[in-house]
Amino acid sequence: MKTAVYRNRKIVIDELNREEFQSIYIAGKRGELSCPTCKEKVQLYLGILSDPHFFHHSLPEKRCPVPGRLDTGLQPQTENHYIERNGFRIPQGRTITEENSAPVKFKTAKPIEYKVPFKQTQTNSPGSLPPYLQQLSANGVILDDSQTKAVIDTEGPLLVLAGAGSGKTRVLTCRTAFMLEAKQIDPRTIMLVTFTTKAAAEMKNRLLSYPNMKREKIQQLITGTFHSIFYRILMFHDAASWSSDKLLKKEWQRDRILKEAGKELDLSEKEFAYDLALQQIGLWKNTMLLPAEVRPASEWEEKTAILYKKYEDYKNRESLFDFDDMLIGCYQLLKTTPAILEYYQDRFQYFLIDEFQDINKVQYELIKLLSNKHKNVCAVGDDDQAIYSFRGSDPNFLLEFEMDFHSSKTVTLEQNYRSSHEIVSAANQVISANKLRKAKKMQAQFSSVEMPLIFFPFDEEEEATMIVTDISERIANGANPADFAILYRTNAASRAVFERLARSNLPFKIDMDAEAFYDRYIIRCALAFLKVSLNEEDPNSMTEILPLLFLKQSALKDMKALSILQDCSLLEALMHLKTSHAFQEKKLKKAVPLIRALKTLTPAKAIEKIEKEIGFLDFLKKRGNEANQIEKGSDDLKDLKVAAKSFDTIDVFLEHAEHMAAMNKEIKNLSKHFRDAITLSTIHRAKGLEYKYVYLLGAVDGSLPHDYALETSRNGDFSGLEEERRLFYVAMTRAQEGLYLSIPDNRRGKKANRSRFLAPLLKISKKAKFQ
Ligand SMILES: Nc1ncnc2c1ncn2[C@@H]1O[C@H](COP(=O)(O)OP(=O)(O)OP(=O)(O)O)[C@@H](O)[C@H]1O
Repeated sequence: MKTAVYRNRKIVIDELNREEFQSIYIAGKRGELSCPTCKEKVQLYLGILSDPHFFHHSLPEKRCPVPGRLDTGLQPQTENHYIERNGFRIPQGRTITEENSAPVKFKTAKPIEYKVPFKQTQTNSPGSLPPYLQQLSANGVILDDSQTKAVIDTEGPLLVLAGAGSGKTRVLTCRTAFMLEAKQIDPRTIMLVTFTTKAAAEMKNRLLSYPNMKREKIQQLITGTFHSIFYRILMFHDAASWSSDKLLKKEWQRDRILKEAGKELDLSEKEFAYDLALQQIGLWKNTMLLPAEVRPASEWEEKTAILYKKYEDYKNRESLFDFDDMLIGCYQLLKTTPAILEYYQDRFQYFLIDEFQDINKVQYELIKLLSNKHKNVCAVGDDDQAIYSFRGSDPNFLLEFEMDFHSSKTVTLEQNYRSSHEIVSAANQVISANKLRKAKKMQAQFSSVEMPLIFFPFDEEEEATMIVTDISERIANGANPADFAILYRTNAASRAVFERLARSNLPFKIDMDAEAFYDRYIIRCALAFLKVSLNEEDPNSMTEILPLLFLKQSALKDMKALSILQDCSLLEALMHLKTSHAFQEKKLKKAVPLIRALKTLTPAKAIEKIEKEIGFLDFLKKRGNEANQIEKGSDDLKDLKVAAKSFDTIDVFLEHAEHMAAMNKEIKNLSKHFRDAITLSTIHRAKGLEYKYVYLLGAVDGSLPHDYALETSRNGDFSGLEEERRLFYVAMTRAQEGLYLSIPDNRRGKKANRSRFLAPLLKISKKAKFQ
């Protein structure tokens, strides 16, 4: 049904402006839409699989005949909407430019066609298996030929180049079991390194389920992350220096040291991106660059390098250490104490390393050092899934494995057991555009009736609505909420979808350490302006905005005194504040009426005013190094404007923000108890995981690839773009049966261009018939 009645007017979907869909959808949810024929309440369907239409609530769904215009007794929307101005007929409530262009049509979701037809491949030949693998196979742990090779070839260096979903975990666990059972290797000589502690625990659990695996033996294996294993070594040799109370566990602890050091350089907290500096220092440390060895490439790096030196000096003075020091410390211990090195070279005879593509220099050097005697290193990784270069990881260690580990063999795992042929073909198409990679083509084991789809929401709000509609429908039809993952490039991008899910009754979980959107520093500051506008005596919000007015926190005390002396509000006290700059005083005098007037505006307009007229953007620019930030403050403001668009008044918007920040905390607490819940996650966090249905948000340039990679590619450095493409690939290959890529027409309030990574897929789809 294409027609409904809204506020006594007939509305026809095809005549609506594209950006009105979301508000009509919300009106339907509020019960404000009705059927022109039977007058019952209707809602707007805004999903992925069908085009928008109005529907009745009744089950089975009622289908009313659409009345002619006169039958309803109502005026159609178009005739109601024009007014006469200067002799022109102008649409009421809309701008001329909007109406001059024909209403943008809703674009139906497009299937991604594939070039190569599905062919079932013969994967295993059980007859020729060693007895223990036959036993495993009889227990349902089947290995294909390449996996078998990777399992039984236990001596010498081996690189297992494993495509996505090719069973890396299965190979690693079977290889360990094979070494223990078939080769009777002492578990204490085997080191199994995983990317996360959780992965190590899962592997041990899986091992326990294999035939003849004894708990005592498994417990003797040296398993864990690089950090946990090498920390144990340090503790064994020098427990006093490395005791855990000296560890800088939390980011805020390191942040505080850096900020203290920054004071000596007069680097204001508000003008210098300390979070990035901390990341950069970690990167230098992981690439084994000591402060004296750093060659800064920019003014910002120069300052960061000075902070690096001060940070290290402070730690040494106070006998503290951070996580990166564990690896560097262990390397130094082994390098400088030949007896200890020899002891461990004899002790560790077999190395199994998962996620080898994300290894960094210090980790690599440690493994080279320790394995130098026995040389039994099995490195398992996928260069196409290297996504941590910002932390110092370097896929070249995988690509150049053969050079460092002479006479090494390589086994390539290309069978993909996770995803349908349709998804695998699309992912192959995308990743093959990367130049720096080992060529491999994944082959799927099954074909699905569902084609991967590209869909085209108007903006982030509609994107969230369409996805949540789709998930709700599938859950209503029997799917488990745990089957679904919604993936995004940066945490900030999850705002709309979080809000939509929070208002639904669907269970969902999000990363524990992802800061709630409304708790982000920049967002809090922007909202503080709105709060001060409503309440001129609000000291907490005033505290938040002082730095944005380039005032120190001590100004608040003066303002409080001034407000008593001058008998004025705290806000108005700004007008009487004496600073050492006449120019600044003039600016403050101007700011007061501007802030005061915000309350008369819609939230979206008010934020625009804060941004442009009150100087928020200037502040952000001064904050430093914006171009390199993964999550830029100015982007936060744009996101906030999109969120604000759905609200008419500031108080309702502020209430919503407060509610959502509280919900965020609640969901995080509840998540621990949810077993069956929809996953909201960054792509980075979804690495190694799999879901039946995956939705990827914002497949547009600027989001994926991220702006920073586009920026560096303009200067001729394409490594960032290649890493972004790998992220895209990781996201696609998490899906088993359904993959839905979203290309919003608008992002952060501006027209968006579809992600350049989609080009090979759209070329194929052009030939396909649209559904
Ligand atoms: N030989 C096999 N036959 C059938 N299923 C298999 C086989 N090997 C692995 N699988 C299944 O394939 C899926 C993917 O395996 P796994 O998660 O180990 O892949 P992966 O290589 O670690 O993936 P990624 O690198 O993309 O995270 C799992 O569900 C696993 O049980």
